[in-house]
Amino acid sequence: MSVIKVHDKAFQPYIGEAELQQRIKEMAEQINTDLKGERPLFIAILNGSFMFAADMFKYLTIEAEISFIKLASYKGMKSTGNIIQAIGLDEDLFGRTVVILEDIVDTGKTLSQFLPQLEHQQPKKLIVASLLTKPDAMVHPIKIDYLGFSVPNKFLLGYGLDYDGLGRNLPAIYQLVESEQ
Ligand SMILES: O=P(O)(O)OC[C@H]1O[C@H](OP(=O)(O)OP(=O)(O)O)[C@H](O)[C@@H]1O
Ligand code: HPA
Repeated sequence: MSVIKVHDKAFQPYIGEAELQQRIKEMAEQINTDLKGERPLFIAILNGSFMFAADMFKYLTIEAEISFIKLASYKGMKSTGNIIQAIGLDEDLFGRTVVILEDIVDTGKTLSQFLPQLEHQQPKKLIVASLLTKPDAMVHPIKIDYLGFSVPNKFLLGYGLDYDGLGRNLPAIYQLVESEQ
């Protein structure tokens, strides 16, 4: 792998395809052990998680369901911040074991707003599986039950993660090359 250019920025190889697949397989094996017999419902948050969700799901050997949702953000009538709304979540979560699949938990803002909405439906368990997290960027602490990689606070690209719409199709993860000024 070598440095690539996307739009105006350069990205260098960071996590290779084989290492990614190996780690996702290990995560799935742990989930196979922990959630056997629970018929969990996996909820993948689009767009970024589509590759991680597909690969993770292929490594699962337990009975499991999967659903894909998109989070839309809109301005509340009175509130100052944005409110997140899930589009495409048709399943009833009451009493279910639910596993959220994220490609990355960065500041934690997305899940800090979304998880309480899911808790409201009273699932039996609400579990978070994320391929990546940036501890130094975390503003809203999120408990990640299954984590692939803890990474530095640098912009990443590939394997579902985009830079201005591009780069999601890369099978490995790249890191922004910060230009010296
Ligand atoms: O922890 P946070 O700082 O909230 O960041 C994490 C979120 O950011 C990315 O989604 P994004 O909003 O970029 O949308 P996308 O998946 O469609 O690219 C990622 O897929 C997470 O959902
Ligand atoms: O590092 C990142 N890269 C791409 N998309 C993202 N969304 C949150 N963090 C990132």
